[in-house]
Amino acid sequence: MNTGNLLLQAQNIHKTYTGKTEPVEVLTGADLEIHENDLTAIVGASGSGKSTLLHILGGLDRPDRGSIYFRNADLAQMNDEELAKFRNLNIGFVFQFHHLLPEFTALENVFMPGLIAGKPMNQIRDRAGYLLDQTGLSNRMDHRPSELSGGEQQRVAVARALMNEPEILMADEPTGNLDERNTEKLLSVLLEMKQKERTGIVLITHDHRIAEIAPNIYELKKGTLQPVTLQNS
Ligand SMILES: Nc1ncnc2c1ncn2[C@@H]1O[C@H](COP(=O)(O)OP(=O)(O)OP(=O)(O)O)[C@@H](O)[C@H]1O
Repeated sequence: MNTGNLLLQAQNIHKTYTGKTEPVEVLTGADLEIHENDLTAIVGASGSGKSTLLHILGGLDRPDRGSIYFRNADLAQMNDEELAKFRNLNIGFVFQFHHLLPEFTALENVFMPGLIAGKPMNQIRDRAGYLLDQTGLSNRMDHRPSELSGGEQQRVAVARALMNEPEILMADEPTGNLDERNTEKLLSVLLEMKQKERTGIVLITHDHRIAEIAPNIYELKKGTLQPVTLQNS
């Protein structure tokens, strides 16, 4: 199933939060390998640590123990500034709530990662226009987030996440706030963009039906990842 080169390798990831009264041990030795252009879903009960794991895999947080290599780069060796630059160039994030900047238009929101990366403005404009077109928003580019539906806002968030041509898109319950029709639309946009851009996707969901779009499914349970085999596969 995994034919591409190894892109991300997480080994023996541990994470415990200090907690108010007692420590919360969330990850107790999670291992994961992601290859180029993989689609991987991670399921697990509420509170099992899915978001914690995604944040660590994407370099938004650091593990207490364990290693994460992205190609040959060891995330533990990067200082915070290097890690921020690494994230902006290699990883796209989509969360349950879009986190778009309310005072900017859809087009300007999609610009942001390109501006932060210091790319030329003409390149940023072309790429943002292309991505909004691909996500079905060519006639909504000048709308502010408050002038977009929930499904449209989430598709802008996908376009923004793809701005810098990331190698992996990390999506944390991206459809958690959407109705069935918009869920289907968002998933089909993700799958289409995966094909067109050759982007790997890590999809966190508590919904097994959504996870089933992924060839590789893992369940996070008691702090570790176990492969899930579908009954009809
Ligand atoms: N900053 C923190 N400090 C203390 N405990 C935390 C912190 N962040 C998360 N937790 C706890 O760690 C556990 C895992 O949280 P996490 O958000 O990773 O789970 P999840 O599987 O994504 O949950 P959900 O599906 O409900 O979003 C939970 O018990 C949560 O209460």
